Amino acid sequence: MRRARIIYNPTSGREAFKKHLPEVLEKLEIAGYETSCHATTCEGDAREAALEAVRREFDVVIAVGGDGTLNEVVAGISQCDKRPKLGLIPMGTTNDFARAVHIPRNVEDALDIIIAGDTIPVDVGILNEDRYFINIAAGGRITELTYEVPSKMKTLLGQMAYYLKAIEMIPSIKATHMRIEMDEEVFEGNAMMFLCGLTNSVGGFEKIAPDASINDGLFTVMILKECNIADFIRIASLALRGEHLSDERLIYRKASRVSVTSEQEVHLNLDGEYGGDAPAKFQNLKRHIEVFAPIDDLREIDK
Ligand SMILES: Nc1ncnc2c1ncn2[C@@H]1O[C@H](COP(=O)(O)OP(=O)(O)OP(=O)(O)O)[C@@H](O)[C@H]1O
Repeated sequence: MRRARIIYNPTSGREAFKKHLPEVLEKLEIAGYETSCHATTCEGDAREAALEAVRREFDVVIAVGGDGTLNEVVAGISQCDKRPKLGLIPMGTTNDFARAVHIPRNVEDALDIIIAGDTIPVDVGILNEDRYFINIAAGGRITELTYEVPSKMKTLLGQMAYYLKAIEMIPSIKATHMRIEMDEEVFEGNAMMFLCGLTNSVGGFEKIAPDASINDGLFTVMILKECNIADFIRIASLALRGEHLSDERLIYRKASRVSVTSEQEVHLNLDGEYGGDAPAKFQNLKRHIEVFAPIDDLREIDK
């Protein structure tokens, strides 16, 4: 019998997962999985639990929570040589990665995808050889937004909490002088932000990197050069519609290795959480993890 380990954040998704747990366990049992669970208690716990699941040779690890929990589970399994397959039941506010691989935000439907058993290989990003991300790495003042929103506010307001925080932060957004190497190319100058994306979805903006492939071994790198606040807002609203790519203030490239240095302080954002400060070396680990996903919906992705 195959063995599955569920790692869930009991506080995410308005604490809704617990009531689904008996039905989830029963369905997995019927599908041929002997399943056990771990409820996370604090930051970092999902990473340890995932690492422990690898040591105990589980065939499948199922991450239940938001992008933060998913990031920790990915970090736990990515550092191992023999990696279990990864299932995902999204319960967070934004669920960028789940959107990118077409996993619905409904417990039963997401579980059905795991039970159907199809997987796709996905790229994983690694920062400075010891931190991992599956969706995005970023830097620049505005990218601090995601971890400055208190989780109580997210529970109460959902996505609106991020919009309100963005409005509050706008006056403090400023450019930082950075040197960014993208494979052979170098940008040096003042930038509002940079993004190093693995998927097409960032902060719920699903058209921000329209040509991103989740398993081509390349990051989509975006650098927004220094601009005034009015232009910043204009480019952000173009990005909502996927019409930002031709803007002259935006550098848009593909690269498998990216490094960022600055004489100023640059906080890094990894999958929405604070991930330390620059200098940063990002590397794309091509097709590092197998993720359960609805492959019929993802035909355009090279399997
Ligand atoms: N029992 C817990 N109590 C408080 N915090 C926890 C607990 N378990 C995990 N965490 C922390 O909460 C962080 C955020 O959780 P998660 O991403 O699952 O949910 P979310 O904040 O609701 O979703 P999103 O990030 O999509 O808005 C995790 O990165 C983890 O560090």
